[in-house]
Amino acid sequence: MVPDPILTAEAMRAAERAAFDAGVDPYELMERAGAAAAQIIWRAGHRRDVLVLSGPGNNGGDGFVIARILRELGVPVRVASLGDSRTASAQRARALWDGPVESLADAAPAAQLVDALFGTGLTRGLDAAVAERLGALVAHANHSYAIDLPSGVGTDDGVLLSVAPRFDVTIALGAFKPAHLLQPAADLMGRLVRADIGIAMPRDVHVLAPPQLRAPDAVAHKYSRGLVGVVGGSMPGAAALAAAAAARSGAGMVRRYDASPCEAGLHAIVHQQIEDPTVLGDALFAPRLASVLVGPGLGREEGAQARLGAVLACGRPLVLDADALTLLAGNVATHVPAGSILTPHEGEFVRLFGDLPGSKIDRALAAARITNSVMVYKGADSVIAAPDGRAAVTRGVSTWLSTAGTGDVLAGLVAGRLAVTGDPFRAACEAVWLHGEAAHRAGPAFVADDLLAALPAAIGSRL
Ligand SMILES: NC(=O)C1=CN([C@@H]2O[C@H](COP(=O)(O)OP(=O)(O)OC[C@H]3O[C@@H](n4cnc5c(N)ncnc54)[C@H](O)[C@@H]3O)[C@@H](O)[C@H]2O)[C@H](O)CC1
Ligand SMILES: [K+]
Repeated sequence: MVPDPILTAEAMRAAERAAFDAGVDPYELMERAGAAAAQIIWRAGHRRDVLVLSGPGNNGGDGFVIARILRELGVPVRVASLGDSRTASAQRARALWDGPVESLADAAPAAQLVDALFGTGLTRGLDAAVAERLGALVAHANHSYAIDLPSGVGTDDGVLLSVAPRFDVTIALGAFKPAHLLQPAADLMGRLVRADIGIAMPRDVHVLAPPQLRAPDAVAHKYSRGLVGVVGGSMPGAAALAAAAAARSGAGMVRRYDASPCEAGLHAIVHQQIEDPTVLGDALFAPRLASVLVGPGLGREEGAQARLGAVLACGRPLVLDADALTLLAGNVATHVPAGSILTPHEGEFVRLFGDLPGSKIDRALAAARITNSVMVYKGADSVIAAPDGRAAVTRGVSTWLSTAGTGDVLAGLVAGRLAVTGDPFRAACEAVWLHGEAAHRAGPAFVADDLLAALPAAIGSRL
């Protein structure tokens, strides 16, 4: 599956310029965008009356194209504008609209509201009167559409530059923008669809796509499928969840190394109680270990630091999560072996990397470069970033994942997929997708343990 591209406003303009350089007429792009959006509105709303709000730029131009096409389809359409159209394409689209243009200030509501006020050119929050009018007209409509973006959101980082309403449908033009996927703007999108307008776009930053997984081949055995080591510490419950998730990730075998006696979890998991960090280090030198996870249940007392040190020195592909990340704060740039996978949530990320500039995507990419490792920057919008500039952003993840232990399950899944694939970025993407799919399959109000039961079916759905 070719993943959907995510482009900043500037990257989008660069892609448009490349299309223009290749001979595409700028106005042609506006007609393609408007036609694609009009079709989506027509299929959903048919002949219910429409009010299109048109802004001063090309987003507003899209609005005039949409209005003209819907009117040609017999839809009762009105257009209200903020003022003049300032771009050549928008002026051309406006000239082809043969109906009246009302003023936004006093336009009457309609059953369907189309927001074509601002898109990727928004540079500051909307004037209060405009934001208020937009909110009122959306509230009156029983169906609302944002063209490219809800007016008021920051294209590149998902911040709200001014209060913006929540839409029923957002039609992304050409590519998704970071605002479509990043909080808090992502919550305003409603049903998010992408209208392809036929221009080439880079996909190094993209929406996380369902992975293509493979069943073991006939000669597979537990070691060839990947042996995962899970190093716990003083709190066995978290390590148990992580080990169980690794065991159900598609890997061949899981060994748990705990400091204290731990309850026998899954019989398929081999438990070793090792208190002495030197002995632990020797055990982790096992060449058959395809990945080692440390963090869930590690604890933060002195013994934990020594156990972490043994893991960092073992030379195996590593996944660093939870307490391991807390213990690494201040040393992350020097102590993390290249090629690792780190799985910080927001608080851990800030403790590790401080206040990096830019969007969540920018920050994840910067952290990946600093550590020369893959970053799984978790949240309602998770970003998986690689040192080479690739990034995948999650979409539509269940909010029920905000419950204890789901991070331990994810960490185990990441270690398991790393053992299977040997490719940190691919493993992180597969694990995050499987984690989200298991959550959807577990239904509402699940606990972390329920995700484990849903993992085999989640994997089966991608074979
Ligand atoms: N993706 C594509 O290939 C295509 C996208 N199209 C549409 O074009 C807009 C981007 O158009 P642009 O003219 O750059 O920006 P906007 O239409 O968003 O408006 C910018 C316009 O508004 C002024 N402005 C900015 N902030 C404010 C504010 N807070 N209050 C008042 N005025 C403001 C700014 O000065 C500019 O004049 C994209 O989103 C798509 O909808 C193409 O039509 C088709 C190809
Ligand atoms: K808009």
